[in-house]
Amino acid sequence: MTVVLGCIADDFTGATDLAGLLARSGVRVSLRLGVPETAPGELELSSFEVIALKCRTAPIEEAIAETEAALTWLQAAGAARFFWKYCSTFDSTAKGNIGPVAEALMAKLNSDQTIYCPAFPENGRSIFMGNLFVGEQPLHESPMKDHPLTPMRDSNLMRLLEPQVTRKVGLANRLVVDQGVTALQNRLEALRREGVAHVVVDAVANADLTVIAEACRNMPLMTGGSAVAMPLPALYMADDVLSADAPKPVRPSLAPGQIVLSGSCSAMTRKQVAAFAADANAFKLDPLALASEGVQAARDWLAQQPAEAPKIIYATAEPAEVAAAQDKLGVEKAGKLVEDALADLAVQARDSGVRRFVVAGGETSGAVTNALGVKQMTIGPEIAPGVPWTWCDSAGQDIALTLKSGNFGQEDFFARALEMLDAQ
Ligand SMILES: Nc1ncnc2c1ncn2[C@@H]1O[C@H](COP(=O)(O)OP(=O)(O)O)[C@@H](O)[C@H]1O
Ligand SMILES: O=C(O)[C@@H](O)C(=O)COP(=O)(O)O
Repeated sequence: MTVVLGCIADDFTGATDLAGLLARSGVRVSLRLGVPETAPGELELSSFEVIALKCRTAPIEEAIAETEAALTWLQAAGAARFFWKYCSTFDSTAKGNIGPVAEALMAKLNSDQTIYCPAFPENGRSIFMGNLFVGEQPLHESPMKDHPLTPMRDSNLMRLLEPQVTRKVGLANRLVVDQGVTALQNRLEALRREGVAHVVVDAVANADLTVIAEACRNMPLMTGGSAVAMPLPALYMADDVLSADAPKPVRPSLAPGQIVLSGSCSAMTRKQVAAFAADANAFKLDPLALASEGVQAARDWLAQQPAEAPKIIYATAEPAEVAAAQDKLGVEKAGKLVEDALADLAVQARDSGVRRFVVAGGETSGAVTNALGVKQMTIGPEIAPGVPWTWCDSAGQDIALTLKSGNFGQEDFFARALEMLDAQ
């Protein structure tokens, strides 16, 4: 199997989002969690290989080292084009990691230009004149301004990127994209001649993404949210470098045990938790109680629950509550206490017969999935744009796992996801 595109995602929800959108076209997509220890030659490869990392908020050097290792593995697998996937809300700290990782990958690939396009119109993310919008709000006015780890306080992607990179940043705006593939390629070439290595590209609709993907499909490195990668399979098929070859994923038979675990405090998750908790058995984790008393109370609660009962364990809280916990514990410690607790409880749930897992939050998903020992995911049906069910192995058990990113999904997402499994 020729690997047509090697993809690296900076978190696990982002990786399932990307793999799900690529799989829409019927091509074979492999999603691997972490850089595989096995050499690619010993594995069955897919046309689209996605490696999920948990490096969105890692120290820069760590993020670079991990993504470079992923690149090396993908190159050994035969990939010659690469995609760096980050969040559709450009989640990053003041220093990185979007720009530094892109620059490091470009250096390895001898590439002098890449594009930045986090737009995801189906989920309300659009870019106009370099400014990112979430629905009708500029990013910095959206609920992303209160994110526990990466509060986004500016909407201008060039301004966000500039301090993260050493080379020049520029813009290919919507007026250029609207003129089509050749106009965009000419604009990129003109910027290249001016020494612009990092080009933010506007997109407000899927049609813009098709133009951008067509213009950039043979760049050594493209970067963006998942949606700009979505047209690539069809374009590579038209180029005759790929055929639609994916076997339809077979859902393993699953016992009815279920659980929802949420460490996301995003606005949409808060609504989803409230909607599900109204009719399910619910346990709320408090980072301050976790710091002083540990996770035993939650373990005891979970041990009382029948595996098949609808249930949710969540740390999801309003911004003021999150800020209060962070003031007392520090941002990192508060986050880690919650992630570690949910990871621990996921393992307890699996060991007591739960096989259907709905997890909300990118960092949370990384912690839970690692604790469950999942190494590879098969992409199943999409529950909401960018959120597929996946089938995986956890300690020898077939499980269904969906990783919902903070602001994705409908208000009834949790119930809808679980009902969908029974309808399969
Ligand atoms: N009540 C809380 N107080 C402080 N931090 C929290 C709380 N609940 C969750 N967190 C942390 O907030 C972070 C949320 O990030 P993430 O899981 O990526 O969600 P999202 O997908 O919404 O960005 C995690 O590190 C989580 O542990
Ligand atoms: O691009 C997106 O918005 C998602 O794929 C994603 O990366 C979301 O991250 P979290 O909100 O941290 O789950």
